[in-house]
Amino acid sequence: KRSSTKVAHFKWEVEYMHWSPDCNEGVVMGINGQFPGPTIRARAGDTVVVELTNKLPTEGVVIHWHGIRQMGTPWADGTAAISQCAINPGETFIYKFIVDKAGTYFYHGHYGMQRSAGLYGSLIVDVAEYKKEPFHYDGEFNLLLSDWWHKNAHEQELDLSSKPFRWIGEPQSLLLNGRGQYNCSLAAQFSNPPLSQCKFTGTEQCAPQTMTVQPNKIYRLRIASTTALASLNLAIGGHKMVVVEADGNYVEPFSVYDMDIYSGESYSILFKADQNPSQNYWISVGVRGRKPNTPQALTILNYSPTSSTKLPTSRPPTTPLWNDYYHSKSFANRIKAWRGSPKPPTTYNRRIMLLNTQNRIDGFTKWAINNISLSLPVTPYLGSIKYNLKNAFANSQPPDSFSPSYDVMRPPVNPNTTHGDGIYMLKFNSTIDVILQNANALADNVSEIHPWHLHGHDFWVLGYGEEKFTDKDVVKFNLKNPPLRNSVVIFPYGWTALRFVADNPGAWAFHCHIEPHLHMGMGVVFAEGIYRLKNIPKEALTCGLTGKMFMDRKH
Ligand SMILES: O=C1O[C@H]([C@@H](O)CO)C(O)=C1O
Repeated sequence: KRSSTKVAHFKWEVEYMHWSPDCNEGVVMGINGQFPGPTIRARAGDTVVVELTNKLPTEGVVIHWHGIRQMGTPWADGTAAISQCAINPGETFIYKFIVDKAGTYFYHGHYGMQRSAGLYGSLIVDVAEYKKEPFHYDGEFNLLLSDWWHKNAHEQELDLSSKPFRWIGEPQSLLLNGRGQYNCSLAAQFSNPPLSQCKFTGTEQCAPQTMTVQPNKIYRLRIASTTALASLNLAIGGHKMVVVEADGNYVEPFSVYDMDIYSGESYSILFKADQNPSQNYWISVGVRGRKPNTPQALTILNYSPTSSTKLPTSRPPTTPLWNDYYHSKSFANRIKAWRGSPKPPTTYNRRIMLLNTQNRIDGFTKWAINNISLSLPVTPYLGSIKYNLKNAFANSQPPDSFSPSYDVMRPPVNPNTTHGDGIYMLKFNSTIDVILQNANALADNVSEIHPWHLHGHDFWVLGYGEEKFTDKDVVKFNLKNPPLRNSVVIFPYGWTALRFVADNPGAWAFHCHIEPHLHMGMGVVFAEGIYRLKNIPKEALTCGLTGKMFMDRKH
């Protein structure tokens, strides 16, 4: 039988709301009165239409559909100043795109610090009608992970843009499906420092969502992280997890007892409810990669018919030490493409080496790529390239590499950098290798984790390595079964190599998914094949030079 595709139509209003995500009242950016926003559920091949009305009184908004490649619809990618103009207060923009590949995705604001403000939700694509997943399960759960600060996103943004620099610090809470507990713990008897026991009626905005399972059944847990900062580790007390999907691509199944999840990544795991059914179990999520100062997020895996309010008697799983990078790397290296996945081209046309450094501009703290800190222009690249508007952005491309004598193990000798809005123009259908090179930050003996996310494409992760990448490292590339993903991390003082085909006409952000880092300039933009696009909706481009152009042409 042939499957019939549908249109999934949504009308959304984005607005600020008083909310208590972690039992402490603050302000969140919600959608239709919900936080997190509504879950979109569609089948592979369906068209998703979201009519988005901006009800924020005085600021623009856009939404990025993270992991959806937007083949042929680059104006629906939801990146302010790259794929579209921010939607003004009171205005409605129609996002219309096809979800072509089953998997676990999410959406989030892509303007300023609107992700930190809580603008996000889940997007789940089921296999097409009459198609089957390549694994069996009896039920499924969805877990959207995020981090939450008590300081609002506007103050965070100002702090990051201040001289002297004010770092936003570690989050106050981690949220599971938008729910966390700041001033109490579900596992008070095990908490250190001591916290009081949380008591919930279940109707509180911060009450945990428990997951109820039937003994001996198999469940799929969909996990996605939209954190602004935190790298996370998830475990289900006493249960083995089999990883089967990463970023909307199947992976060769492998089992673990805990897993790392960086901002921008999504996974599916399968677990069997094979433990003693008279008990309940902890699902715990803790911080990795940065010295933590945030309690674990907890919820309960409840075995039917045991009461869901019965607390597990054991201690929640211990999150691996934040700086146990050996553990992180062994997890990362176990992720391999599923047998049926497309293979990468065996050679590349262009290699772009991207050096990641922390820098300064006139005393402001920045991040830079090949010594340029990204600052976005007024006119979205998609429009200024399509209409060949001069002076919309720098006309020279940023460099394809950095000085071979740069010492990645030491703080920068000259920490100063410059702003830039130049972008990489890629030949349509060419194969691009990117080597992301990590380095020492401004302080001695500090190099941080950065999860990089590419818009508009999946890439093959060819490998990870230590210290400075050299040509000799090419022999270590995995061309046999590299996983296809849209997000990948660089480890401290290490490099990560990836390959993709520039086959999707558009202008695409490629950036560190840590929101404050992107805000501080940690990203680049790739553009390819824009001349091939026929009709870009004018509503996407009615600002800046394209806005003027449309106004000048009297219709
Ligand atoms: O961008 C960052 O700034 C701080 C620190 O480097 C300076 O305060 C930090 O931990 C970051 O990730």
